[in-house]
Amino acid sequence: MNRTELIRQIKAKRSFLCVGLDTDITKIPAHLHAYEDPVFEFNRQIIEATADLCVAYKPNVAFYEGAGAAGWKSLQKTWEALPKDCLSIADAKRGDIGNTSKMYARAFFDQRHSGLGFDAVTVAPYMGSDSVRPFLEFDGKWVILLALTSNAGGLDFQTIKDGEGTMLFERVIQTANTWGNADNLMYVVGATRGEAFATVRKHAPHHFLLVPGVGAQGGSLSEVCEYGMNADCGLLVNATRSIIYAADGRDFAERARQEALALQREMERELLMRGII
Ligand SMILES: O=c1ccn([C@@H]2O[C@H](COP(=O)(O)O)[C@@H](O)[C@H]2O)c(=O)[nH]1
Repeated sequence: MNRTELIRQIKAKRSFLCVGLDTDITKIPAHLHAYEDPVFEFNRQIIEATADLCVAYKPNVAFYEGAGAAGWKSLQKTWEALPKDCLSIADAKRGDIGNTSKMYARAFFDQRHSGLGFDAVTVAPYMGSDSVRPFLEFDGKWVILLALTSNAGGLDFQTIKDGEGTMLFERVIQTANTWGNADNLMYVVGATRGEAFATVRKHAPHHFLLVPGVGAQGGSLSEVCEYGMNADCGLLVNATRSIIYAADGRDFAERARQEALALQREMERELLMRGII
């Protein structure tokens, strides 16, 4: 899905919600264990219940890799079940020397080789340009580069200042802007970082930002919008546990829908307030 189409979907659905699919077999409702692939069945019902309310889905690959070959199969079936009007994001946080990154990119982007054809993959910037460029070489795909993450440890390195007073995450954005552009590169900025969005926007006024950290991690959606929204919206705000684990009974999908709906309504208000819709 390209940038124009993503913006069109945001305006049509009045939402910039990304639903995380971090499906932990120990947390899914007991009755789903009767299915051949309980993880996939859980995802299928979550997707069916939320597809009109969100513009992206983000399975975190760790939750599938942990189950070995069966987990990869669940991930593949989940990717196949994602609606075509939603951006599909593999949250894999990859990045290695060039020839290895090329294989990682193939694994998530190239359906002919791997059976997976995600629109976007999260990538770690630590190993630099040759570790990121192989992902950018895939036409029509997105790299979502970690910039300022939502976790407490994100402050261990990412906000260290160099001699000019520039923080590491700013350098990441400045440098990565020379590798890709707003049509193939997004940045991860945690919702827990509030006013840091103003700094991010100084360096990346037009790029989309993937924003995890609302819901279970306590980030503020209104703060993210105040400092981070641009004229095209420019935000994909992810919520995972607060949506998919809203309930653990037979009504889990309906309760997930209610949580997603509450976020979508808040997003609609933000889009209206800023004249984007
Ligand atoms: O800075 C980051 C980068 C990635 N994540 C991932 O997003 C989701 C958040 O899940 P919640 O349940 O909504 O907290 C999860 O997959 C993380 O690995 C992040 O949280 N922060």
